[in-house]
Amino acid sequence: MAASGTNRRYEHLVASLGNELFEAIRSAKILMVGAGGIGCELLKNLVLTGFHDIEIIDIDTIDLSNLNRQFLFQRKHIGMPKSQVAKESALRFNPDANILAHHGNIKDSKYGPEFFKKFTLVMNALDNIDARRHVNRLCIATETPLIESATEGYLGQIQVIKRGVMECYECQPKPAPKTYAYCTIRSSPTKPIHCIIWAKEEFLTHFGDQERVVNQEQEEEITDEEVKAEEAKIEAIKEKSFSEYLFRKLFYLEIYKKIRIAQLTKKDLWPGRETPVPIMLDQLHLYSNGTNDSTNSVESLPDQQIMSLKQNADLFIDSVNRLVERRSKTGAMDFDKDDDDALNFVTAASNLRSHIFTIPVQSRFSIKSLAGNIIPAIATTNAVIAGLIVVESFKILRNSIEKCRTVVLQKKPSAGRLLLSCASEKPNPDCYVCSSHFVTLECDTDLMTLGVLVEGILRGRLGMNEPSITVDSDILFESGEDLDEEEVKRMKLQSAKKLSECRIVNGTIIEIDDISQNFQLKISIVHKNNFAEEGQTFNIVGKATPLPTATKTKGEDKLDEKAQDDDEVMIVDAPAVPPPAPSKKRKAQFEEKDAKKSKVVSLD
Ligand SMILES: Nc1ncnc2c1ncn2[C@@H]1O[C@H](COP(=O)(O)OP(=O)(O)OP(=O)(O)O)[C@@H](O)[C@H]1O
Ligand SMILES: [Zn+2]
Repeated sequence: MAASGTNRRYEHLVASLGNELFEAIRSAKILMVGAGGIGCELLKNLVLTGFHDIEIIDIDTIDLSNLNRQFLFQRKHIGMPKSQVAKESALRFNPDANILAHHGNIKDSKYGPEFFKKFTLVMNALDNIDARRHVNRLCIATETPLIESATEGYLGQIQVIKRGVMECYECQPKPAPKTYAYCTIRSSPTKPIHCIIWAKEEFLTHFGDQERVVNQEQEEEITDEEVKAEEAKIEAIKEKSFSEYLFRKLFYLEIYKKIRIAQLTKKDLWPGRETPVPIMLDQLHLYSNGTNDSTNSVESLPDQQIMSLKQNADLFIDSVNRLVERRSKTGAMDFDKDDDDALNFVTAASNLRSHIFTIPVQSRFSIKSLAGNIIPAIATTNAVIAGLIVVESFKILRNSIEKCRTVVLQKKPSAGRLLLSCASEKPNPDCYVCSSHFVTLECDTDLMTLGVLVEGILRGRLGMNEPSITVDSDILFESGEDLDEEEVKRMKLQSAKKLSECRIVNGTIIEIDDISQNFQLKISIVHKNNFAEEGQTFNIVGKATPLPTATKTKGEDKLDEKAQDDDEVMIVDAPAVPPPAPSKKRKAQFEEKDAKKSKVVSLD
């Protein structure tokens, strides 16, 4: 018996859990995905509960902002991989544990089905829907039980997922992503958030992965000699100084062009508002500095100060210089709110744009929270949720998965309880991930390109990672790390073609295969060119994430933002976590079932 003789540290566990469960815990092989807020608490729980064989993976390195709640990390660890430091700190709680740390992205193909098959149980401690969907698919494909979790402020939720037994992460549609009208972002911003989104787009356009940029702006054609002359002047600076060139392009030329378009077409592009004022880099001293001294109190921290126009301009030039150098060394970057250069770029660019459109400028602190989609994190909530994950894992290890419960942590008690629990739902027979593997796509096959199908729909909406597309046994599109240069070029050309040019027309059934997720899906195409809502270009009939709507979602309340429906809608960001609070209907179900039969969080 594992606990006898050699290790007295487990005696109390054997006494409280019983031999059988303790043995199951000792021999289970656990994968923990994410070593952040929930992950740190969970890893500590796992090693203290006697779990022996644990692999952890996290993509990130430790940031100062993690230290208030991710207690396995200290100041001296800043910049080091979370997975490695979490492992070392957890081993101090129990040196007997066998922990393997991976510093990487769970979506990487080396963590595919073969990797997942090794585990008895997977525990998610993630912060984004994209990675959650990916892990869900691999657990469905390999029939590995998964415990999913999320927290947001005081709210939290855990859910157990097992193919064929209970619903998967994608059985119920997720809330629609926040949306903004495309033209508001590109041409007529009215609020700081519009400028921040624009700045993030610009960051990705200049420093991100070009292949993945879907919302590339179509440059407006304008045959105006004055504009052409300005363009030529600015283009000439490009080789000498990219940062100056980019400044003049974004904050002078593009605005100047829009003003000329308005003049030439006699259209009022900014009805009821002031015409934007382009910024001239050489004449910054002529502008009023855009700040009001009373906005900066003496005590406010540097990050909370409102910068002057000159300070924003300097910050922009400096961040671009640094980013250009980094790009030449390390290649394309993703926007990361904890990356100083990236955040400085977005702060400066968004403030400069705000200045142009007479929108109040913001502190770096407030831009960070909006650009990074920051949701409040509370250590206690993470601790409660991490504890519940272990409780549910016991039921799985006792081969009583049917006893597992979905548990919701609420902000205020209802019926005297902060925790509501409910038996897990059965798999949804229409779920395209765990049941039907079939959806219908309505789109205009003469307008939609294969590129939009791949990026916007297969990756963006249907959560795929490396999709390939087959029609009647012909492979139309492939993706993945193993493509050679020639194939990548061919796929790029292929992506620009319209669906109808690729023989995808009304009635075609296309087959999608994603080896990295071991996931297959059939899509039935319905050609349609009259969509009820203007700007809408496709519709997925099935249980995919619903189309963005103009109605307010929870996150949008905070931003006080509504998409205007007279324009093409831009999908900005998926919410960071699934909604921890259940819908009213679901809550009613919880309460009803709870009152009838649940012992909140039972150990059996
Ligand atoms: N695709 C992924 N592969 C591996 N780890 C991931 C992936 N996506 C997210 N993670 C990790 O999941 C963890 C989630 O933790 P948490 O929600 O506390 O977020 P955080 O990034 O640490 O905090 P904050 O967002 O507040 O800065 C993070 O450490 C993050 O790096
Ligand atoms: Zn499902």
